Amino acid sequence: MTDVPITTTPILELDAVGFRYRGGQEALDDVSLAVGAGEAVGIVGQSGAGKSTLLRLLLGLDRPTTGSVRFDGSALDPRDRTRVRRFRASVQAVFQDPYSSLDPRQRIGRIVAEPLRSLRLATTEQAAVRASEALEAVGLPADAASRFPHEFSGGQRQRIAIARAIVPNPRLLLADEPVSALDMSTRIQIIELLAELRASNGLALVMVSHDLGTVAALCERTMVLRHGQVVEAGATAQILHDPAEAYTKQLIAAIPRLPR
Ligand SMILES: Nc1ncnc2c1ncn2[C@@H]1O[C@H](COP(=O)(O)OP(=O)(O)OP(=O)(O)O)[C@@H](O)[C@H]1O
Repeated sequence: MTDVPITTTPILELDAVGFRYRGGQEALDDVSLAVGAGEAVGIVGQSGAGKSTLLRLLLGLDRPTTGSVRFDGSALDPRDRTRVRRFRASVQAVFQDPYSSLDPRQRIGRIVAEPLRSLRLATTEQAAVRASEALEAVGLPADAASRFPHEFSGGQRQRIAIARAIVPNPRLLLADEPVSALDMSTRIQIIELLAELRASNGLALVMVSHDLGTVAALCERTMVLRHGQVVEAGATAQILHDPAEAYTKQLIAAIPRLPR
């Protein structure tokens, strides 16, 4: 009997994607990436490498100039509302700045429940229960739901943003520099939280960072971008211990060392 390979369709794929901003240079050139269930992929590169652009394409905020983006094996047609809703529930995002990403006028419970409301995934009562569960999952106190963003620290606000992202039970979390606005000890706590969520929920992760150290803590696979092109891609351990390119060596040299 021959072994039949198990083939699982990736959740999200970029296939030979290129992207050019209007009037600008090529921000991405021939980039391919596939993220399967439970996988964690880091995207690293210096400022201007194209990391945020790549995430915008994955999120469907921009469409590639060349190549294609596939969700569950096929391109997303904006007219297919059912599939777009499934995409939005399945793929959630967390951004760098936990100060600007939370509406200061809304209570935390309402902020966290927002994806459930906008995707009409739960009644008001169910949404409140699920928001409380998500807040508990990210380690915030039970009374957090009735408070406002200004009452929380930067690290706690990032926990709130993560709670909002996990509330619709996504399969994939896209994180754009999720810890770079935080101090070192808070960074470690948020990295640990993301690792726990991966382990407990089987959440796949694509994390963008200029810091290879942060990516190495969470992601088994890494793609190194420079000027919109893939410099190297593969197992994070391999890239860290045996980088093929001088550019990657520079990124490794820039990893901050914790004081001993
Ligand atoms: N809205 C825009 N209009 C025109 N060009 C843009 C726009 N956003 C980004 N770019 C350009 O596209 C390229 C890639 O930018 P991008 O923000 O994706 O890089 P990045 O790796 O995320 O950088 P950073 O780490 O500084 O956020 C850069 O040359 C940038 O100047």
